[in-house]
Amino acid sequence: MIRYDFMHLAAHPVLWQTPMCVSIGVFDGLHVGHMQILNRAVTLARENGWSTMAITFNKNPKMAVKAQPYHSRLTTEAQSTEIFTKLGIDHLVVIDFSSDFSKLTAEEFLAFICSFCTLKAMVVGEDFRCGAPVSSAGPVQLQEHLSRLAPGAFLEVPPFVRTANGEIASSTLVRQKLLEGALEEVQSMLGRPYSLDLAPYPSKFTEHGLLYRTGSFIQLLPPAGKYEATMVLSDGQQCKVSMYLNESEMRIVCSGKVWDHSKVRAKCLSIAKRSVT
Ligand SMILES: Cc1cc2nc3c(=O)[nH]c(=O)nc-3n(C[C@H](O)[C@H](O)[C@H](O)COP(=O)(O)O)c2cc1C
Ligand SMILES: Nc1ncnc2c1ncn2[C@@H]1O[C@H](COP(=O)(O)OP(=O)(O)OP(=O)(O)O)[C@@H](O)[C@H]1O
Repeated sequence: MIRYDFMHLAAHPVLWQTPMCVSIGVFDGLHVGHMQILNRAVTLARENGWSTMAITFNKNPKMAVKAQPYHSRLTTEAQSTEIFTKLGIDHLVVIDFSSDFSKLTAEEFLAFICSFCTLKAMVVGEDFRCGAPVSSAGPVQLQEHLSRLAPGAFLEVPPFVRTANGEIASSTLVRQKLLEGALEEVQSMLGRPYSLDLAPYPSKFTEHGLLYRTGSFIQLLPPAGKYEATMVLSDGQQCKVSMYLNESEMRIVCSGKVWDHSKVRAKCLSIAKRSVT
């Protein structure tokens, strides 16, 4: 997968002639709803011999325009890159959602996209919206703009993916469940356990485990408590651990294990569930 900065796309003329199936979104958490959209884009592209492009943002536009309260991210850039690559996305375009960018109308935004590739199809969800508020477009207006800007290109809008309770899976719902400590519900919406990237070295090795400062995490953390988790080391080794979280510290304890300080290089922590204490 090749990664581009939206503002520098003009420097890649090879894309102009590339037939492309495009999907746009924040994709924070990459939950089952996102997977459906992206899998459909990949399938359409493979069936027709096109390439796939996911267009995303360095900051959440809904948070930037204050349509949503600020929250830390669910996925790091490294995690998202790994997942987009595994899904088969060929081109990942990242938009710096600056104040200038936030003034673009939906039509101007789509015209940009059509100018840097040969747009064949677009896949977005039912609640997709883009463009500055006064002129924002959902799927209906998007299709109208497309018929003018890229004649022959079509829009697909797969139906919402819902949870077992019938709720629409969304990054907002994942954040809400995570903040409630409902890690099993989070896992079923993500289709994988919630995973925190760990710095290779903790802030302290103690006889009671590895200590990390909560302030060092860029990802959203669950509430204080004890959790069952799996720690993955950079050499691929996995270890079942207990994770104790309070406001300021996270302690990772692998029972019966004495950590070899010279060898332990942490990679990530997959959190399975909150322990009942
Ligand atoms: C050029 C541009 C593209 C945008 N793309 C997205 C997007 O892909 N996903 C998203 O959640 N918001 C996106 N936004 C932000 C929404 O369009 C924004 O929340 C909008 O104000 C919603 O309009 P509404 O008032 O009709 O809900 C984008 C904004 C702009 C200016
Ligand atoms: N449950 C879902 N089913 C199908 N498509 C979805 C679902 N959730 C999001 N999408 C689509 O995925 C794309 C990316 O959406 P976005 O990242 O804004 O997701 P979101 O989960 O709805 O975020 P938020 O909760 O912050 O509004 C959009 O086209 C959106 O319509």
